[in-house]
Amino acid sequence: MTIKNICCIGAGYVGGPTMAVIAQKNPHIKVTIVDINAARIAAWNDADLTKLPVYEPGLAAIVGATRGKNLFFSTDIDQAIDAADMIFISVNTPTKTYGKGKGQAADLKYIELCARNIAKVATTDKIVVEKSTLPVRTAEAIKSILHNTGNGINFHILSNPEFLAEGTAVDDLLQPDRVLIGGENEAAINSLATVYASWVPQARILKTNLWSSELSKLTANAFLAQRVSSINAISELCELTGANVDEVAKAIGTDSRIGPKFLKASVGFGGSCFQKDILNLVYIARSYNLHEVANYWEQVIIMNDHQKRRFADRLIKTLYNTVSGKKIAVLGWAFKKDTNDTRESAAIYVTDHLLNEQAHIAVHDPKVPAEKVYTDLNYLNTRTEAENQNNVAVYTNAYDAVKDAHAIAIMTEWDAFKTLDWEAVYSTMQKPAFIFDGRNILDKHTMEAIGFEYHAIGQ
Ligand SMILES: NC(=O)c1ccc[n+]([C@@H]2O[C@H](COP(=O)([O-])OP(=O)(O)OC[C@H]3O[C@@H](n4cnc5c(N)ncnc54)[C@H](O)[C@@H]3O)[C@@H](O)[C@H]2O)c1
Ligand SMILES: O=c1ccn([C@@H]2O[C@H](COP(=O)(O)OP(=O)(O)O[C@H]3O[C@H](CO)[C@@H](O)[C@H](O)[C@H]3O)[C@@H](O)[C@H]2O)c(=O)[nH]1
Repeated sequence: MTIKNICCIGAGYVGGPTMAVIAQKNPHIKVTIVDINAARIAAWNDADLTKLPVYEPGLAAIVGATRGKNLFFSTDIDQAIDAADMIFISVNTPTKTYGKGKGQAADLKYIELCARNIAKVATTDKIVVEKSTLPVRTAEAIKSILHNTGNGINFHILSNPEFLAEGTAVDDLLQPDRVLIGGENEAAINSLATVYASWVPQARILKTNLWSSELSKLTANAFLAQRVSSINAISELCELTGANVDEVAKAIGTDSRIGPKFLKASVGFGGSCFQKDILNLVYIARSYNLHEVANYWEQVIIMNDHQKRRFADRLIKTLYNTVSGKKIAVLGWAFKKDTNDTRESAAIYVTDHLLNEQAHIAVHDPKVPAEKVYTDLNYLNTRTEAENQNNVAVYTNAYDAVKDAHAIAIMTEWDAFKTLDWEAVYSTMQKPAFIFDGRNILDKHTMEAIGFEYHAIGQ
């Protein structure tokens, strides 16, 4: 089937960038992204491209070039579903916060609502594509809902997980290592492959069965997160032995079997995906009674929680065992650089820990607004909203955040932090002036020459 009209349900960090690139590379296809969140759709339609709800380098230019031509953002979900030959489901699949599997299993209610909505309004045959990250065998449930409509419409279900990383989403989409398509119907698989073939070489379009595709997504994230937890585990040993984790990472990464990527020790991984997807993998393994498998992967999360906590503990210990009443500047709130996304950011948990010890926190992030910082802290429910408001200040300027601070905690590796005037920063801080570099972005010798007491991860 030649695809002329695509609908994507879910205008988030995946739906927005992915569909913008598909539209740019397929000018003959009309792409409509729909969402129940009217404010988000309005932001995608904002004439001012700096106000798009997702910040990604290069994204505004692509949206600017395609929006209103063959890329549309709408809240009219039913109309877009019915008009489409191919429907991507790109809604959120968070960890369940209630009932069976609470705290581990993926919450599939949004996925099921989409499937029921498609079943209800479709009047022509559709290819339905799982773009969201889903537990293995979810396609079975979607199939069951769609095939029991009794209205004679044919649905083909494909799994097409997304591997983009935030902050590099546009580059990842333009030059993917691979596009993965899982399915049962060859014609449907080929229709989706043709959409990608507009810019992705055929050799990079992998075709598998549905279940391999679904499971590959969870597995890829588990392997990536495992590398970060592995190097972070070694960072703790480095701190006690005189080894330097960045040197160790370089030394092992030059082994072509290990490879150099994803070996950057840090304050701990964040983001909306790693923790949620590993918890989901753990839950699935347990549900098949594979307890050793579940325990193995769970350790990746345990190690990450430990890394965040020990970063905060090390800061407190170094500041003479108390941060009560002290100003701590938190530089960076996003879970990594070049994104405005803060989901599961290590900064949230480190700040929460320091607030428990009665620190006064001053936050600066180049892309995260003050409201988001407070929302993230309030969501934890550790203390009242008034207490968070009173003990956390958010600054749009890094120099205001660090003024009179006892210590700086670098939480995000924003390039702008590397080029701050560190001599000027030093001159305005309390002495001794401490830096806890949770990203190892600064040079120890330069910082010490200025006068800082500098602590990095794994050094
Ligand atoms: N964020 C990433 O980098 C990334 C990368 C790869 C895969 N994923 C996966 O992609 C999926 C989406 O992630 P995201 O980060 O884009 O989430 P998101 O929360 O940014 O966006 C999801 C959107 O879906 C909308 N939505 C929910 N239910 C809906 C419904 N019934 N009808 C219409 N709209 C609905 C929400 O309002 C929201 O705007 C998740 O499964 C995630 O695991 C995310
Ligand atoms: O060597 C490293 C690499 C990453 N991180 C941290 O790990 C987290 C995740 O980073 P990254 O994977 O780059 O960003 P995500 O946007 O979370 O992307 C991951 O999760 C997505 C959602 O499933 C997948 O699509 C991507 O392939 C996968 O990389 C961030 O806090 C990073 O700072 C490190 O601490 N050290």
